[in-house]
Amino acid sequence: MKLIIKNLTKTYKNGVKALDNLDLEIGIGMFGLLGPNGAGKSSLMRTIATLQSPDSGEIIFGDINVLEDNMSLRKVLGYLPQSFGVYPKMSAEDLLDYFATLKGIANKIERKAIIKEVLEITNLYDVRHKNVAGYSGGMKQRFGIAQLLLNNPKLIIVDEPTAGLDPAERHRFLNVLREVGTNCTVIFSTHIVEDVKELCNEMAILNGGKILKHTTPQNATQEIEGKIWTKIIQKDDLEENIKMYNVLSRNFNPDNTLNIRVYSETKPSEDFTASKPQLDDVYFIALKQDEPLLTS
Ligand SMILES: Nc1ncnc2c1ncn2[C@@H]1O[C@H](COP(=O)(O)OP(=O)(O)OP(=O)(O)O)[C@@H](O)[C@H]1O
Repeated sequence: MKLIIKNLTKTYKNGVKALDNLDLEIGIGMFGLLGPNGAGKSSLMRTIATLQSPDSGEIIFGDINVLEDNMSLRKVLGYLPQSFGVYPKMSAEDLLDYFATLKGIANKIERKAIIKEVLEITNLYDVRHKNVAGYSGGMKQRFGIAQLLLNNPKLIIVDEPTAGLDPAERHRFLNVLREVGTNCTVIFSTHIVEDVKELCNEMAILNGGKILKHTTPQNATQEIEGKIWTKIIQKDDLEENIKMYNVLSRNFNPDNTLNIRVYSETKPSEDFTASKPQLDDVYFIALKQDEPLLTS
């Protein structure tokens, strides 16, 4: 099922335009929504999840007109917000049983079967008797996925789920999402470029409430093949290099020099060497190209 978003605009009461005439089409699979803080990712996700209304625009999911028929969308939606709140002192199994009852699964045997299934998918079966309140951050996030899977959703929205997770937990969480995303639409927001690279077959870069780029991680890096250059510079020369070249990013070396990455159609000067494009480069190019628009 396809999610089609047309001309979506959202202005908050304080005058901030969080979504600005946004158009986007998303198919089955893992879709990564990448953008800096304040780009509008949560606003877009909350609007698709029918938790807030836009000023104008249209959202269609399959044959559901989302803004006119919130309830139909909610039946096929699984949503994991940025912060899921405080969990009661209940075991994962009991809490899932409670959520499943709320979601209308009245038959006890049916509930038991689906709870077992979601606990297995999220790798929480062995810890099903433990209190969710005592789970680690990563386990809580996986529990968040377990609860949203209870109604077999066709559209899954997860808002910055890896923020604050340690590398091992993040890896486990991404594996769970990967499994879940094989036969439904999963929209996943993050400001961690690596998450998108590892996980998503499609991606969009969002900033200022607009989609700057809609692509695949592979195409995005291929497009800039041969256009990324690096050079080691002294720290004091950074300003000058920024004036002369299109500097995308810089990294400190242990000897206090800097490695700069530059975007240029041709070799900027003899002391640069060609570098394999990274998804980070794509992200920084998109944001940089958007800068004049934001400041004008
Ligand atoms: N309820 C609200 N009232 C007023 N302004 C809001 C509200 N929610 C978000 N904003 C503003 O709208 C803009 C977009 O915010 P949003 O939370 O959608 O971005 P985001 O990309 O999810 O950022 P983050 O990664 O920081 O969560 C920001 O300028 C934010 O301050």
